[in-house]
Formats: sequence, structure tokens, C-alpha cells
Amino acid sequence: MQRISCLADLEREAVDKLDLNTRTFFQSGAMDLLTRDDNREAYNRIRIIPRMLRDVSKIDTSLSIFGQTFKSPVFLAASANQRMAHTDGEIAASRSACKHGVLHVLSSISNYSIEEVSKGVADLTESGENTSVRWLQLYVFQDRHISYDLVKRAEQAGYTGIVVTVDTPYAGRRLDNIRSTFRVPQHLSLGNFEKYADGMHTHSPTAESTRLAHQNVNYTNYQIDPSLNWNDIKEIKKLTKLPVLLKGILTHEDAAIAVDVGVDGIIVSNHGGRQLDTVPATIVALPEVVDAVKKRIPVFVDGGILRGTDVFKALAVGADAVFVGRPVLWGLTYDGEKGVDLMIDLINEELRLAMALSGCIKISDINRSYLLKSDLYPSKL
Ligand SMILES: Cc1cc2nc3c(=O)[nH]c(=O)nc-3n(C[C@H](O)[C@H](O)[C@H](O)COP(=O)(O)O)c2cc1C
Ligand SMILES: O=C(O)C(=O)c1ccccc1
Repeated sequence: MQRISCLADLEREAVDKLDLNTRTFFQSGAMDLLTRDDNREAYNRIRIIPRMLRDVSKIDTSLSIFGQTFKSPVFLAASANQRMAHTDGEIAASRSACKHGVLHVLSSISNYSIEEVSKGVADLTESGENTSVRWLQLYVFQDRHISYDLVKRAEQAGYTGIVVTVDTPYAGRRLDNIRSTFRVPQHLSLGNFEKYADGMHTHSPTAESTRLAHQNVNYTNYQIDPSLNWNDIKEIKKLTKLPVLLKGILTHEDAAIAVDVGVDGIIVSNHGGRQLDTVPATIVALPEVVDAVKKRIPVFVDGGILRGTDVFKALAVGADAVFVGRPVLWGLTYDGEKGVDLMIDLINEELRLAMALSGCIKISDINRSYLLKSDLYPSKL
């Protein structure tokens, strides 16, 4: 077997290992996969303009967000059901993030619960050598009490941010999942909802949706509330002192409203091309969001990031940091926690090299002057 040299190698190895059901769940995007694939192709169309002779013998990839410092700007995105990739699932991903000094976002639809993941990383933080920074990704369910309780549980379990996903009032139409009749394996449950399966919560995502998920009925709707709107975001802001971020913003208009209602951060995302097909690639949508936000709150981006140069380009446009989604699943599938370690090491090494070869010594050095201007789409402006 050849050595894994980059995240694309890791993807190939992982895809070879997975059964059709899981592989299709991980790889799928909405309809014709145009946005999923465009996320990657749009990075390929951007050229980096390098500068020389700047003593690049020491490269510093550290940064700070909401007062917390990180060793690298490549963070781990939330994805549902990570135990489908490896039995250690979300705990393995979170441990790997912790050891590498990067952020981990736990999905609401995780197999291990909010509390189990906190316990699962506790030994790493005891020595004081590592700090574990975890945010909770929040789906707002029709039974609001459940979502609000998840926020409280996250606070109590030491999570330091709430990421509200706003692009999923309904699940996108993922044709391959429909064709292959996707199912969540019987032995997996949704860790966060076990305590609500008591008959009191008629819309509990466990009471109904886990059963439905096992039967392949409406698998991703999970009682997510399609009535979610800006007033709910204000309510969530009142509910918690933690920073509240919106994930799934793609326009300067929504970015401006988000800042106005007091949101603490924006993740420019099209859900890895899994929601509305034919929306723009996220690196194309990013400039107008960055320009609208004017550095008042941090802006992040995800979708299609696979190489150090992709990270460099996103930061050059103005993202504070990026998230990788599927690469976490490829790492987990390949070798659990060690596979995620490998994924993070590879992309960080590529980022360091991209910085050195373009003459950027620290993260704050990276800006739009390192990109060929004509490659930066004006978007719809
Ligand atoms: C299998 C899978 C499950 C996902 N589950 C969630 C989820 O539960 N909540 C959420 O906000 N985003 C979810 N996402 C979207 C990711 O957070 C992220 O936006 C996307 O994967 C980024 O694109 P990338 O995979 O190209 O890096 C999921 C993505 C995948 C591939
Ligand atoms: O598949 C997804 O992208 C996703 O966000 C999701 C949401 C609910 C249940 C399972 C997956």
C-alpha cells in the first residue's frame, strides 16, 4: 500500500473501505452535485501570487477567536452520525482536534452525546497541556425545548460556542441516498436525545426520527423546524452568554442582518453542496460576506477545502479560519483518531508550506494581495 500523501489519498482509501450506504451518505450532495463539485473547482480557478526573500524560516499558524487561541486555522466541522465512519466517532474527532489545538464542532445529530464527548477528551486536558475547544452545532427542532436544552447542556459540559445551522429548514434532495435507500445502522443511536425519549416530548428527534432513520423515511428531516426565522435567532441570543454563530449564510444581505441582530460569527457554507444545488461555491460567496461584515465579527467558511492552498485562499479572501467536513469522515474511516490526526497533520503541513512559499510568516500576513485579482469573482455585486 502506498503512503497517504494528501487528503485526496485519504479520501480514496476511506471510500474503498466503506459500504455503499455509508459511502453514499458521506459523499452525497443535492441533485446534480453541481454545488458540491463547484466548491472544489472554484478553489482550483484561483491563483496565488507569491512574494520572495522574506525569511520564512519560522512560520506561525496560530490565531485567536473569541479570546481562545488555536494552533491552526483549520477546524473540524459538524457532521451527523460520525460512528458510521468509525466506532469511536465524535470522541475520536474531538480528541484529535484537542491534541492539535484546533476547534471541534459537535453535530446535534451525533451518536455520542454532548456530555460523552466532553468526558471523552477530559484526560487530554487534565495535564494542562491541551485545551479542548468545542462548539455545539444546533438544529432548531419543532420542540424548541429540546434545542434550548441542548444549549444549556453544552454550556454545562464546557462547550464555548453555539453554531445554529440555518440552511436546513428541510433536508436537501440527495438523489444517491434516495436511490440506495439510506439507513442509519440499527446499532447506532442519537446520543443527545436519549433523555427526551420519555413520551413527554411528542416531537423528540429520538422518539420519532431515529425510528424513521432506521427505516429510511425522511431521514434528514428529524423534526427540524422550517419556521425558523430571525426572531428565533434573537431568542437564542437571549438564552445564552456563549457566542452564537450562523452556519449557512451565502449573501451580503443576510450577513448584514446577522450583524444587526447581534450574531457573534458567520460560517459561509452551502452545507457541502447537500442542500440547494446550484448555489454558488462558498469561496465565491465569501468576498461579499467579508466585505459586508467589515471585521465586526469573525467570518468562517467551509466546503470543498482539501489542500493547504485552499485554506490559504480562503484566509486571503478574508476568512478568519476554515472548517473541513468530509475530510474528518475520511480520517475517521481510515483509522479512527489516528486517521483524523493524519488528516490534520497533512493539511497543516500544506498550509505552512503555502505560507512559506508565498512569503507569509503569520496568519495575519495573508490578505487579498496574494491572490490574482481577476480570479476573485465579484459575485452578484
Ligand atoms: C455526512 C455529512 C453530515 C453532515 N451533517 C451535518 C450536521 O449534522 N449539521 C450541520 O450543520 N452540517 C452538517 N454537514 C455539513 C458540514 O458541517 C459542512 O458544512 C460540510 O461538510 C462542508 O463541506 P466539505 O465536506 O466539502 O468540507 C454534514 C456534512 C456531511 C458530509
Ligand atoms: O446530512 C446532513 O448534511 C445533515 O445535516 C443531517 C441532518 C440531520 C440528520 C442527518 C444528517
